[in-house]
Amino acid sequence: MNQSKERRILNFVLQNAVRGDPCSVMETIDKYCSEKEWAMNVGDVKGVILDKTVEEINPKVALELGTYCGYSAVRIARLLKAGACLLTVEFNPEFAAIAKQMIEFAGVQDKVKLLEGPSEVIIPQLKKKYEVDTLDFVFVDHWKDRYAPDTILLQECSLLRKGSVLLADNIIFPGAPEFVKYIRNNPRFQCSTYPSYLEYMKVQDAMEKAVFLG
Ligand SMILES: O=C(NCCCCc1cc2cnccc2s1)c1cc(-c2ccc(F)cc2)cc(O)c1O
Ligand SMILES: [Mg+2]
Repeated sequence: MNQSKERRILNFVLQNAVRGDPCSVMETIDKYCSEKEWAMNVGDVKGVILDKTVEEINPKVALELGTYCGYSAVRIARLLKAGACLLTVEFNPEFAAIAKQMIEFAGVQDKVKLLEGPSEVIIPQLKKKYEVDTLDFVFVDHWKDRYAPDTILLQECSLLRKGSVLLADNIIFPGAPEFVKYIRNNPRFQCSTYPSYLEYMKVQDAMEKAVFLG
């Protein structure tokens, strides 16, 4: 049975990156996906916006919706301070298995908890099952039609506090129009848009930052 693109990406990292070096893992994934096979990692261009947002917030508890191969989990976790953690949620078991190995190879496994399942099931479990109080940062990068309902669900589950920051990928391409409409018209969020480019492509994309006002 021929291997998946995601397995090829992982193998390229295992053979070419430096174990325990998150930057090396990110660079190696970006090299493979820009030169050999495109993949939906947040990438090196939008990745800088993600980095700056994480550094500005310095979150103790971060959530990522949409792990994929673990690229952004490695990207976020490398910036987390001692005692901080990232919970990352992946729906697809194959992707989760790849991401687990990617995160371990990068050496950030002590800061990352990989949760498998649909967001609408996992989010309501975060307080009781995963001992989360509130979330300081949420990177939203899963099904684009889940961005808005899951933002509502995070509020219903009291997981956001005054100052919690959401950063949403792909609000131009593939696009998340319901989310943009919801969040920009919601007085409980202070929004800002970061124009950028689709990973590995000369295609316009953007990220939306939304600060919960409580
Ligand atoms: O679909 C995208 N990401 C979501 C896939 C994750 C599915 C999950 C659902 C789910 C539910 N619950 C919990 C966890 C999860 S993970 C995506 C797609 C493109 C793209 C695709 C084609 C194209 F031509 C140009 C860009 C670019 C991107 O940056 C993306 O992020
Ligand atoms: Mg994305």
